[in-house]
Formats: sequence, C-alpha cells, structure tokens
Amino acid sequence: MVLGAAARVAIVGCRRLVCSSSHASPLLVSSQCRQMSMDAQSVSEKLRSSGLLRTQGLIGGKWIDSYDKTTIKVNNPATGEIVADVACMGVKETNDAIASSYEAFQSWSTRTAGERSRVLRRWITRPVWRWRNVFHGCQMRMKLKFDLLVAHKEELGQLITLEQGKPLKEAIGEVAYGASFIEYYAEEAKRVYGDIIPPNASDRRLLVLKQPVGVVGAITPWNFPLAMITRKVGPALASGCTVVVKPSELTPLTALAAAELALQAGVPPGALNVVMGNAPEIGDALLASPQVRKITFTGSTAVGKKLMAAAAPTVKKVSLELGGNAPSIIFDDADLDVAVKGTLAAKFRNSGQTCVCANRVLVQDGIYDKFAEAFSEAVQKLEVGDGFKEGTTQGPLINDAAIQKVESFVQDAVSKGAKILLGGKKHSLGMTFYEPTVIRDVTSNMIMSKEEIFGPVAPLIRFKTEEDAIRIANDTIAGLAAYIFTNSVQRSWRVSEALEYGLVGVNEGIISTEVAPFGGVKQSGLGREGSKYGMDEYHEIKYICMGDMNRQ
Ligand SMILES: NC(=O)c1ccc[n+]([C@@H]2O[C@H](COP(=O)([O-])OP(=O)(O)OC[C@H]3O[C@@H](n4cnc5c(N)ncnc54)[C@H](O)[C@@H]3O)[C@@H](O)[C@H]2O)c1
Ligand SMILES: O=CCCC(=O)O
Repeated sequence: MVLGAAARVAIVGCRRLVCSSSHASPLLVSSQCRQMSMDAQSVSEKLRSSGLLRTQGLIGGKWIDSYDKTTIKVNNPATGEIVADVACMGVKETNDAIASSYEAFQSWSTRTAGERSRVLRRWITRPVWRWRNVFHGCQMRMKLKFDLLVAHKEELGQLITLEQGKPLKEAIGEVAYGASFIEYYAEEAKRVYGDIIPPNASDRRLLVLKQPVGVVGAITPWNFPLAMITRKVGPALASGCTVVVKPSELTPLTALAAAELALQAGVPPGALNVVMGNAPEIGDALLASPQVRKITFTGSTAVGKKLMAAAAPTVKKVSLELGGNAPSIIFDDADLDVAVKGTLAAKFRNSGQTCVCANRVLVQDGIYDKFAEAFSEAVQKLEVGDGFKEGTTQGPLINDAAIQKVESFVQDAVSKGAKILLGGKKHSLGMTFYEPTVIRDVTSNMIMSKEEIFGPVAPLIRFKTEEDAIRIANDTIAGLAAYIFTNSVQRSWRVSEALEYGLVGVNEGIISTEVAPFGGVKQSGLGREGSKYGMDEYHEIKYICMGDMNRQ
C-alpha cells in the first residue's frame, strides 16, 4: 500500500525515507542547519536537564532509539538551527508499538471509569503527600498538588516555540488549551452511559452498551504540537482505548515531553506510545494492522483522503480533522471595532497557520473602505519576530515550502488585479518570516479564495447582499469554521443556519474550546473532537437483547 510521501522535514540518515524526494524542504537539509543561538541553546539545555527534551520514541513504556539508530533533525523555524536529533522510526517500531498497545488494551479497557479518570487527572494534576512543619517542629502529612502538564507549562511552551516558532505567550496558551482536554475527559470518563430501550416483546429486555473501540492510531500536525494530541488522547484513554501517536516530524519534541509526563502520571506501559519518523511507513503500518481499530487524523485534506482510502481494507473507524477555508463575513451593521478585533484574532493567530483561520474576509459594500482602513491599521501593529523575543506576536512560518506557497498566492492575486494595502512580501528578518499582509479587491478566481493560505495574509472580498455573502462563503469544498460580524440577532441566526460549516463564530474570532464540538463538514472532515461528542468517536455501540425473561 503506497500512501505517497508528504515529508517536509530533514531526515538525516533515515534508512527508509527517500531523502532526495522532491517533497523534502531544502531549508531543512542538514548542511544548511546552523549552530544554535545562545538563547535557544540555553532553553534547550534547561529542557534537557529537566528530562523533558526527549529524543527517543516511546514503545511499551520504554524510551527507545529507532532500531537502526537513524535520526531526524528537528529545527527551530525562526533560526534554522538544529534543536535535536530524534529517532527516525518506521514499520518495525510501529508494529511493536501496535502490539504493546493491543496488550495494554486488554487491561486498560477493563479498569473502572473512575480509575481511568484518576490517571488522566494526574496527567495534569498529581497529588503528592509531604511532611510539613505545622507548629514548633510538629509535623503533619499534607496533600499537595503537583501539576504535571500545567506546572510544566513554561517548559512545554518553550518546546513548542523552539520547534514550531509561535510566540512563547501563545505557546504557553496552547499548553493550557491542551491540558483542558485532559481535564475535560478525565471528568467525562465517568459519564459514559448506555441505554435501556422499551422492548418490542414483553419477554425481552433491550440494552445498549458503549465499549471502547480498541487500539487507536493518532496522526497529528505541526501547527498545534500539543493540543492536537491531547484532543485525541484524552477521550481515547478516558474511553478505555489505547493509542499509538504519530506526531509531525517537524514537531515531535512536544509530543515526547507530554508522553514523559503521562508516564509520570501513571498511564500504564503501552497505553500511550509515540513513534515518529517516516510518515508514510508509519501510516501504512497503522492502516494495515487489523489490531488498529480506529485512525484519528488531523492534517491536510490531501493526506486525510489517502488515509481514509487506506483504512478501507480493514474497515477501520476514521475521524478526520482537515483543512479549512474560513470566511469572516463583515456586514454593514457590524460594530467596526468588534469586527476588526475578531477578524484579526481569527486570521493572525499562529501567524495564520490554523485550520480555523479566517482565509477570506468578506466585507459588505457599505463598510468595505472603513473596514479596510481600520483593519490595516490594526494589522500594522503586529510585531514580527523570534517567538522567544518579548513582544513578538507573529512568529515565522513553519518552513520554506510554506513561504513559497504564500508568495505564489500573493503573486497570483496581484496578477489578477488585487491591491496590496500592507505587507505582501517576505519580512526583512529573512528565514521564514513573512510580513502581515492585507490585500483588497480579491475575487473568486484568485487561488487564495479557493485554497487554504496558511500564512499571515488577509484577502478582502467585497459583497453586496446577505445572499451574496452566503453564496460566496459556501462556494468551497471546505466547511470547517466561519465567522459573522453583525449587530442583527435575526441575521446572525439566518446566516449561521445557511452556512455549510461545522463551527460558526458570531461576533467572535476565537471559538475553540474543550467543552464544544470541533470539526468540519464537506471536505474538512468527519467526526468531532472536544465536548461529549468527541467521546463518542472512541466508542462502539453494542446492543444486547435478553430473551426469555418471563420464564419462572
Ligand atoms: N481540522 C482541524 O482540526 C485541523 C487542525 C490542525 C491542522 N489542520 C490542517 O493540517 C494541515 C497542516 O498540517 P500538516 O502540514 O502537518 O498536514 P499534513 O497532512 O502534511 O501532515 C499531518 C500529519 O500527517 C502525517 N503524514 C503525512 N503524510 C502521511 C502519509 N502518507 N501517511 C501517514 N501520515 C502522513 C504527517 O507526518 C503529520 O504527522 C492544514 O491543512 C490544516 O488546516 C486541521
Ligand atoms: O489548527 C487547528 C486547531 C486550532 C483550534 O483548535 O482552534
């Protein structure tokens, strides 16, 4: 089974990946990687000594090198410097991870919901008992809270900034967001109820049980290296499933640190495994295995489609969180300030590298010029720089391929008549920094109207009527998030209902939360994550018909 390589990473000496693949990013080839700057180096030394900078995979509760000792280089996108060499794994390691996960499932799935809940809670908050002086040498044993994910938010945030590039403050915010899924599902574990159905015959009783699916393969992207993992692993473990996680090769360090904390919390050996390296090989092994009963994937639509097809021979359950093309619709009656702030947040979070990012800004005729001016003013205040630098609000893009994509989209729009109001080129900082950009007079024939930009570029599209706005907004294969800015309650209902999207923000630019369902329609995906709906994805429904009940 060939899934097609989508490797955009330097894999140095990896035995299996064809490194000369046209997909490999030239930026990340080892000869071009420079020594680390003092700042990043001291951060990484601190992380190493804290035991959180792990470079081996986790299989069956043991940290291991790849079997042939090959490694991948992980780079800091802000500087191009090498942060770490991590194990480059493939089929053999993945098969062993699946086997250990399968074994762990036999006992993890039979633990009570309360036991699983306590382990998950310890992953974020672990109680420890210590003797404490209470009065004149008199000691008492006291229960203290020792937070794992939360207490290590600084270190985890630093790891995210090191390997992904987002500003440290935003990275620490991601840790809190990521931890919120573990907290939520630790609670939800105890609320998985079945049903008793009124029977169709008086001597029968009809029951419905929810049981864990089994071993889950979780494949995650680089843009949220922690939260995209906890959003899957939280409900999976809470349900009684065990997991093999494959993080992005670009950002494996955060996943490994989170797994180290999971072990400290008491997640049993094999219940959580992490393998990384050769994506197509690992993907193939997960998909081919009959022991893996579910694949949950967050990433591009193109890869998601390949995985879905490859899941067919073993008829696995599939959840897909794929790309978006979110409209942010500003109506004439919107509060200008709210619309500017909301769209700014929706567009420029994570330098525009978010699946729910506003990809198209649809602005009604009457407010178009005023909005364009106020929005450009706000965008101009964004501070581009290294994520470790105080005050930075916009980090680098993930790699050269991302920059080239953004540049080509902007060139296409300009060649077809769009006008740049702000930015429109690489930032003078070099590397993969791009100027926050606003472009007006964008139309539906331009590539940026049709495809995910995944960068800090806001295209303004003019519309006349509410019907026009809905038609333009829905004219895409994607259907993840949409935003509306209006002061009319009736309009907000009408338009929310008419939009073919999985999430709608009304006068809000950041709407993701662990308590609400997250997921797309059309080619943005299948299934939901977060909330009680996210838990359902990890259950099989079993119907039990008990007959002969009237026998004395
Ligand atoms: N809907 C959501 O919730 C959501 C969230 C975050 C990101 N995304 C989307 O993810 C994309 C950006 O992330 P990306 O560039 O990491 O996506 P990607 O599809 O390139 O990679 C995602 C993951 O899939 C792996 N992968 C790639 N090819 C594979 C193969 N053949 N077999 C198995 N695994 C393979 C990668 O190594 C990575 O771990 C964007 O399109 C974004 O919209 C969606
Ligand atoms: O990139 C997608 C996930 C971001 C979010 O959960 O809001």
